[in-house]
Amino acid sequence: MSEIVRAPGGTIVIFVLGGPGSGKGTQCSKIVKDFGFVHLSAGDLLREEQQNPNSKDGDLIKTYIKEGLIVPMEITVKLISKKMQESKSNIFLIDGFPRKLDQAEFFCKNVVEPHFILFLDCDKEVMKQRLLKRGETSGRIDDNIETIEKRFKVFKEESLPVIEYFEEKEKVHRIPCTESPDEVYLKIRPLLEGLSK
Ligand SMILES: Nc1ncnc2c1ncn2[C@@H]1O[C@H](COP(=O)(O)OP(=O)(O)OP(=O)(O)O)[C@@H](O)[C@H]1O
Ligand SMILES: O=c1ccn([C@@H]2O[C@H](COP(=O)(O)O)[C@@H](O)[C@H]2O)c(=O)[nH]1
Ligand SMILES: [Mg+2]
Repeated sequence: MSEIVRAPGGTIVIFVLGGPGSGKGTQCSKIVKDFGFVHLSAGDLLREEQQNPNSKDGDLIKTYIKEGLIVPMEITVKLISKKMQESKSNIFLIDGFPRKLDQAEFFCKNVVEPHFILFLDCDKEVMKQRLLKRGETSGRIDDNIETIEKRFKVFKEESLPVIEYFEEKEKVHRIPCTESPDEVYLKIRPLLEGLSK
């Protein structure tokens, strides 16, 4: 992957991980407001790429998202890395990536080690209800019950091992997140404040 460039020293990356609908995007918006991180949602970057008529990967991305599958790492890492290189900032929240163990290992080795991981730990039924409600207005092709079930299965089988990998490195902050967005954020905020001390 020739376009992948190691992040300069001093770069701070926090991975925001959790099941589908756990509230990653919601919490990232709050963090951005208070702490000025650049928010890179891997899912948003893939949806943007999918809609780019000049992209050679558009059809593939659409199929993977519709099936709740994980898009090949080459595509996602390139999109994230490009945004990081283009940014004047050096503090990034990476939301919804890495989704698979090989992605985590690759990113740590070739781009940057994350400072820590925020793992939004949410009950499956709660996530399902959130996604179904969001699906009433989101227009997302994966906010329907068939794809939601597939996304849960992929999360359990492929993404939870990523949490375990970082737990072994003692980098995971597990945040229960069934309460309201503001209450969840109260548990996250001190972790970010701790960074600037
Ligand atoms: N703590 C919360 N309590 C109730 N609803 C919430 C909470 N957090 C987020 N939501 C709502 O749940 C839905 C999913 O939230 P959000 O988009 O932040 O999740 P996500 O983890 O980014 O999901 P995805 O993995 O699908 O991108 C949204 O409609 C959001 O408004
Ligand atoms: O690193 C990633 C992130 C996302 N995907 C695909 O996009 C959808 C939606 O992601 P959200 O984080 O829920 O917005 C996800 O189900 C995957 O199909 C990916 O492949 N790799
Ligand atoms: Mg999201």
